[in-house]
Amino acid sequence: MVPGVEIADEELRRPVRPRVGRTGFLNCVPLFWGLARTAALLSIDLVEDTPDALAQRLLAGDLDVATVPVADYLLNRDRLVLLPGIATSSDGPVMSCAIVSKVPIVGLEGRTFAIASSSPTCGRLAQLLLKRQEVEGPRYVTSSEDLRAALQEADAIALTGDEVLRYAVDRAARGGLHVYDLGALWRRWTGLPFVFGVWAVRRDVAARAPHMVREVHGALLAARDLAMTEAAELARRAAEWEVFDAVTLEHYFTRALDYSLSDRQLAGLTEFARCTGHEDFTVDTTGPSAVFAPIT
Ligand SMILES: C=C(O[C@@H]1C=C(C(=O)O)C=C[C@H]1O)C(=O)O
Repeated sequence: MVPGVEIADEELRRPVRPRVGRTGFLNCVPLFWGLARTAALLSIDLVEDTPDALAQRLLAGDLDVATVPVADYLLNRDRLVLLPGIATSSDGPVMSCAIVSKVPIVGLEGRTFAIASSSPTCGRLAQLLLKRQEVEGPRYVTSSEDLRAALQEADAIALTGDEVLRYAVDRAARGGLHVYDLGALWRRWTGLPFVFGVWAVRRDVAARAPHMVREVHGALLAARDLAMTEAAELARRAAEWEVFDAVTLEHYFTRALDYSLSDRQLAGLTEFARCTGHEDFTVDTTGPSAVFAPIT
């Protein structure tokens, strides 16, 4: 055996880019735009999947950092650290998260209600809202994210995605279906924003590679900020490949969605945690060994 060969091999091994998970929905397009425009895209391995799958892959160690449904984050927060300052939320109508129903909500008593497995947060929120409206005994079933197919079996569905956005803006597309915006319903109930997705890293990764986590976090914040500055141009370019016009997309990116995670959003998140049985939830965005600076 030639001495040193193993060491040389080790040195030649290519560094591995951080694996970062985004949704395949339009809601992540501003971040994609920003990551491309800042060239950070070159330094990460960006993976696209549904929100629920991103959470599973993050927990399984297949991703290092990802946007995950807040419902999954709350269930697994002993293993996850929240990235501060960034999320997918709305302070009122979100447009892309809804209950789509064949009948008005109050008529769902005893009917079949589908929860798209891709959107666990929409499902939890819809259940809470129905309970609050005293709609008793819908039979909850898990469904695919194919809205039309799910409604063959069920009377209503809670889900997120670009199809929901289309229903929000196109009355003709939705036919006779009733569409209830989950961000708007939550806001009317609590007066607070609703956080649908958070960015998270596994606790062990944050402890092992704090530098990498800070880099990715910084890249996401910079991407978000640049995208918001360039929103008109971003919407115009994105509209070339979508069924939505630029005005709709700019509104969606800048006024319906809110990518910040400040005190109001954290209050909304804490309230949702409380309503879903996580009474002990407190916001900790510093992580192990204070990977992130405390919020000041
Ligand atoms: C605001 C959105 O929220 C999404 C909804 C989620 C859920 O229901 O679990 C999870 C992540 C978010 O991406 C959206 O996709 O438009």
